Amino acid sequence: MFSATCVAPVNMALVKYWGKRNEELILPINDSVSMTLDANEMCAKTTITASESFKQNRMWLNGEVVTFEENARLMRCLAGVQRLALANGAHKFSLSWKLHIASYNNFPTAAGLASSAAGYACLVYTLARLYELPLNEELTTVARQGSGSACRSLYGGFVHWRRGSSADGSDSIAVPLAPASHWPNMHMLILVVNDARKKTGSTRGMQLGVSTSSLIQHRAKEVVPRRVKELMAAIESRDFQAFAEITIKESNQLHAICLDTYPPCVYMNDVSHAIVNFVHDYNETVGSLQAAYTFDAGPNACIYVLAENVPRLLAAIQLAFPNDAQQSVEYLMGIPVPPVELKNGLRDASIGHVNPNNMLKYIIHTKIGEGPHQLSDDKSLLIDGFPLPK
Ligand SMILES: Nc1ncnc2c1ncn2[C@@H]1O[C@H](COP(=O)(O)OP(=O)(O)OP(=O)(O)O)[C@@H](O)[C@H]1O
Ligand SMILES: C[C@@](O)(CCOP(=O)(O)OP(=O)(O)O)CC(=O)O
Repeated sequence: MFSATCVAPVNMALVKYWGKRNEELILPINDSVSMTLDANEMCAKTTITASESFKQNRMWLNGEVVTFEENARLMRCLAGVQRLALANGAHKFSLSWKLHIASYNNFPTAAGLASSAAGYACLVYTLARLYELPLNEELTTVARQGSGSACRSLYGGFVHWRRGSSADGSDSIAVPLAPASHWPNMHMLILVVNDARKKTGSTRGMQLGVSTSSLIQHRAKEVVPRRVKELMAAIESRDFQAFAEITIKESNQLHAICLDTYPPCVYMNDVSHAIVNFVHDYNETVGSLQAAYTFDAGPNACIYVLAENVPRLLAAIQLAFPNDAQQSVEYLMGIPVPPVELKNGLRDASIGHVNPNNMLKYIIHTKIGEGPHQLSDDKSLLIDGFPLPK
């Protein structure tokens, strides 16, 4: 019996991936750039055990059985890593041995918090550890086939997914741009929005976008290449003003494309728009861009902010979005924030408008982080190949 246990982080796109040129291989129509988030606050954790005695591949996600063999994306990732293992020849056991896989996300799955990125990155990375393969470009092409954004979660810091041009996808790879240590005070506040509506998933939303939006090709050809260059320069010189402007414009263009889709995909809701207004007001009053929002395929806001500006921004958010649960540990999660004294209330907090109570569900404070890593065997999620009792 052989086993490996790893954790992998979530990543949040700055220049967004939206649209595929090949659905099966998950090849994008444009490059994207992301920041990897600290796995201490949000991560996927996966254990994979291989045994000669296992009859079939089996998987448990958050304790529930997953029909592994029927999930084309999971099977593609497994086949992709096994193909690399066969070529590498270093594995200690036969590739015909079946696998038992258990995975947990320490944050809500399928809630628009990029669980698929962390989940597939963790699956592919753990398989690579099990078959003793290195983390390299080829491995990112496998993670990409689980979920496009997953290829960027194989590295820490800032990551560039190059769209590539070959038909087989071999040059559609993720590459690290700068490690987390390059800009260690880059933090994030995730404002999780109360929302009961069913969303159109990213996969379906971008399919509809490619087939019906007339703006999407202009974005892919003209806008994204320029923004990727500008963002890379902003990251290199740690220029938060340029970084924030590109990030905000990118998020807004993604959602403009979504509205240009027919029928339109509406991901942001009234609360999301209230957050947008708040951030612009806040930045205007403090006199520079201190907060940069970005929204993926859902209503939750991710706000990039430098560590030194977190306490004041958070105090302003608490005033602008009052919440009955404000003082509870379940409301404000993640890295602790020192309280700030605001003598003149709203004026000191740089906000003008107070929203109705309880528009936010909870807030996660996190920061830039490292890529996946392996844990020791005592952290395994499987005992003798079966999930630990809950
Ligand atoms: N830890 C994991 N291991 C393997 N697969 C996972 C894991 N976590 C999530 N997934 C897969 O990702 C799917 C959820 O992806 P989905 O895109 O719906 O949600 P999300 O990634 O949380 O949201 P979004 O993509 O909008 O940010 C799950 O149904 C499952 O198939
Ligand atoms: C809005 C996004 O988060 C879209 C992510 O899409 P997915 O990677 O979830 O899509 P599939 O490749 O179909 O699995 C932007 C981004 O992460 O770049």
